[in-house]
Amino acid sequence: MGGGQLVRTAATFAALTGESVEVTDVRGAREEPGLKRQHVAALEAVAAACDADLAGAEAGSERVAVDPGALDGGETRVDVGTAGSVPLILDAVLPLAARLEAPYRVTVSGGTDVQWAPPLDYLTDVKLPVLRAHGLDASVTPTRRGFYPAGGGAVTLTVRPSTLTPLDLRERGRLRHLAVESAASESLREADVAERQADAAVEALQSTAAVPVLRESAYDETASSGSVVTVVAAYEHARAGFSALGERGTPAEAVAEGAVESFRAFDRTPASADAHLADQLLPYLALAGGVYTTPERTAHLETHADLLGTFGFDVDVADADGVVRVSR
Ligand SMILES: Nc1ncnc2c1ncn2[C@@H]1O[C@H](COP(=O)(O)OP(=O)(O)OP(=O)(O)O)[C@@H](O)[C@H]1O
Repeated sequence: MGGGQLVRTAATFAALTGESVEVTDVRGAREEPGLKRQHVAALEAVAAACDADLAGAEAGSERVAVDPGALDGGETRVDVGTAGSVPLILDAVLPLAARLEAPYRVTVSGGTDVQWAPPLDYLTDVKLPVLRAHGLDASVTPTRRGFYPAGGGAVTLTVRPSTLTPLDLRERGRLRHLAVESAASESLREADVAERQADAAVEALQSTAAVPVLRESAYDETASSGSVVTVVAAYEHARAGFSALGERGTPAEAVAEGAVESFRAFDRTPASADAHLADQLLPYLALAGGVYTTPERTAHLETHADLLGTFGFDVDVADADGVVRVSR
C-alpha cells in the first residue's frame, strides 16, 4: 500500500486522532520495499510529540505500528543519517499544531535540498506563509543546508498549539511580487554559482512579469556540494513556488531557467496552489476545510486524498474550468 507519504500521514493522523494505526506492506511496490531511514525519522519525530509507542520502526521494515499518547509536545532531535529530506519530516510534524497541548520543538538533520522533496526555501517561503495565514503557529530555523549524498544539514522547527482556519484559496488574486532565493555550497563560490542562478532567474522574470522581483543569494558550508534556486510567486491571496536543484554539468543559468519556466507555466493557469502545494495542503484541508485549485491531478494528490479518506477525512478532487478543484 502506497509510498512514504502513507507512512508519514498515518503517523500524523494517529497522533492527531489519538487512534493506533498499523501500516502493512510498507512501500511494497518500490524496488527496495520497506521503510527508508527518512521514513523512520519521520515516525520518530511524530512519536516524540505524543509519547507514541512505535513497533517495526526500522529501516527495511514492511510493517509499522503507531500507538499514540497525549500530544503534549516537548523537545527532541532526529537524525536522518543520510540525505533523506528534512522538509518531508517536518511536513509530518507541522499538522500536529492543530491538536498540540504545548509547544513542540524538533531539530532534524539530513538533506535540506534534495530531489523529489520540497526544498528548504519552498518550506519557509511558500508553504509556511500560506499556512500561517490560516492559523498555523510555527517557525523554522535552518542551521545548515544539506545536499545529496552526504546530507548533514540541520533545521529546527517549533510548532505551537494553533487554531487552523479554513483554507480560503478560491482565487489567487493578482501577482504582487516575485522573489528569487538562490543558495549554493561554499565550494561553488569561486564559480559564482549562487549569484549566477539568481541573476539569470531575475533577468528572465523581469522580462516576463511587470512586478518587483526580489533577489537573495547565499553560500553555506555543506558536507556535499550542491545548489538550489526557488522562484516564489506572491499573489494577493496565495503563494506558489518553483525550485530547481543544481547538477554537475548543468550551467547555473540553465538551472535557473528550469525554475522560471515552471513559474511561467503555472502563471498561465488561474490556479491558486502549485502542483506540489496541492498535495501538501491536504492534511490542513482535512482538518480545517476550505478550497483551492491546482493545474493538474498528480498521483501524489490522488493517493494522498484517498489516504485521508481512509482516516475519515473525505476530500473532494474535481475537474472545474480547466483546473482541478480540491475542497472539503
Ligand atoms: N520541487 C518540489 N517542490 C516542492 N515540493 C516537492 C518538490 N518535489 C517533490 N515535492 C513534494 O515532496 C513530497 C514527496 O513525497 P513522497 O511520498 O514521494 O516521498 P517519499 O517519502 O520519498 O516516498 P517514496 O520513496 O515511497 O516514493 C510530495 O509532497 C511532493 O509534492
